[in-house]
Amino acid sequence: MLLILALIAIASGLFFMNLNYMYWKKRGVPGPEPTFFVGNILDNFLVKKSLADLYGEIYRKFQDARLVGIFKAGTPTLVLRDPELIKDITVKSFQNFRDNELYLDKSVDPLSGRNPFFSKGDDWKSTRVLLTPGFTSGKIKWIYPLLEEVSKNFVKYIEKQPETTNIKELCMRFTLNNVGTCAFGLDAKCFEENNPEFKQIADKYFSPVGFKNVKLLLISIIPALAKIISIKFTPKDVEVKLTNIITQTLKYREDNNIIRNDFLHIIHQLMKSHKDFTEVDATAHAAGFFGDGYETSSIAMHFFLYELAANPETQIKLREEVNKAFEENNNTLPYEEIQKMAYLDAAFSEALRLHPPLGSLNKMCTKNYTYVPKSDEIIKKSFVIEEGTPVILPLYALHRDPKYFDDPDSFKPERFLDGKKDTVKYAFLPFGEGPRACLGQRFGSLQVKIGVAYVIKNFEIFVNKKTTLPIKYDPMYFLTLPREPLWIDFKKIR
Ligand code: HEM
Repeated sequence: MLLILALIAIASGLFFMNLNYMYWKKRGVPGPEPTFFVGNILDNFLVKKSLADLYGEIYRKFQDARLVGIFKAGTPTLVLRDPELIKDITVKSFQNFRDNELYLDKSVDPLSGRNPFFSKGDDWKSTRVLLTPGFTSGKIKWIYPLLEEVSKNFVKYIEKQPETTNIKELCMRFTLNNVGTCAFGLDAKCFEENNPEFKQIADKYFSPVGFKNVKLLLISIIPALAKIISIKFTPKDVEVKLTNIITQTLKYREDNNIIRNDFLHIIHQLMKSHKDFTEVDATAHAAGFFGDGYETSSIAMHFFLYELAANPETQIKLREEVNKAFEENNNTLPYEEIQKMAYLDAAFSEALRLHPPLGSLNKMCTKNYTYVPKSDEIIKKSFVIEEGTPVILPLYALHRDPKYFDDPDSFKPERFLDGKKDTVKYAFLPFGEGPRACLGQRFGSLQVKIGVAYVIKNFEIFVNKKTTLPIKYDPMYFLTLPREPLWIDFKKIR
């Protein structure tokens, strides 16, 4: 009897899953045929392709469509292909797509669960309002001397390294030192010690190791699972160490009446002025600055250095601009000057275009939205994008589309010069767009630019032959990272 019931349950499950796979067909939305149970994400599930590559393939296959219907396992999901539609969803109709799809439960993961990236609805809004004053241009300008100090020490550190270096590791030490001083007023000691505490924490926080990796892969493929199986992003020991560092620093400042105009001070003030802002909130947001502050920036910076090493002519042009800026400012690089450096800005944008640290963005429809097709479109009738439908913005694929970027696989900073005329705004969105765009864009961009400017002034850089080319992205990591490290040779300019 039990066996018969089990067979009936399996048969009904199969029946409804197949019926579900008609979801997009019924609405006239084009899309690839799903494979039973995994839908259209088999290659990511089998760790053969990164999500950036997988969505890229789907994006390229449906050239005539503004949006494509796929299935993440059994969940009907949309992949957007059209910049105008992306603008609508991220800006004009933001209220219908307010949340990111990825979800972490605050009670299971008290630190990452409070990060705005994972927060939802009004919770997200109030957190964003509270944290925004910590990221204004005034605040970023104030911390600039700290970044200058770290950059000078970075040059000395590179001088002592072997000529051939794993640049991800190198850039991570740089961004960790920046975050240590700008957020907490602490020296992360990543240039003095081989394995300082901050680096140990960082290695565990994001590193794609062991079971955590499987869990991360699972929530990036099927985010709804995070709710069901209580996934924790922050490992327990990282949570404990970060909490200790932050509470001890806060207490020290309180006891000694120390006021330092940095991110921790802003958090401290919030604790005093807002009854609902608890010590856990303070710790979570300081930890959030730490996590958000070093990894995406070190990924962006290491790809930027790689592209400069691989494109010597661009490297020479950038060095000319950097040298001129230093010469005109008494061998320093003031904040106002770095803002004016058009080639540095263009080359950074171009590196972000080729290798966006977030290869795709997962949004969530939070209120029914009626999609009205254009008259010449492959979709012929309007349909409702239902609340609860995940919507993917395939950044990597958009950034490499020849429709928007001529010769898209080449590194050509010139396309971003002269008012960025070669770019379509919503086809280039390495920091996202709209009210939920990256909160740390100013800080992230500035630390990458100053770090690269100091490197290029002091070293000629070359791709070492240990580097595996062409670059393939790691399917086991949720950010855009090469499968194999990139190796660069540094030659000191005398
Ligand atoms: C080059 C470096 C960086 C890149 C490429 C980057 C990229 C992004 C992207 C694509 C998003 C998602 C936007 C969206 O959903 O539309 C995001 C969100 C976010 N980023 Fe960054 N980021 C960088 C650096 C930073 C830094 C340095 C910080 C903080 C110190 C930071 C804090 C955040 C936060 C808090 C969010 C969530 C915003 C929200 O949902 O309201 N990011 N970032």
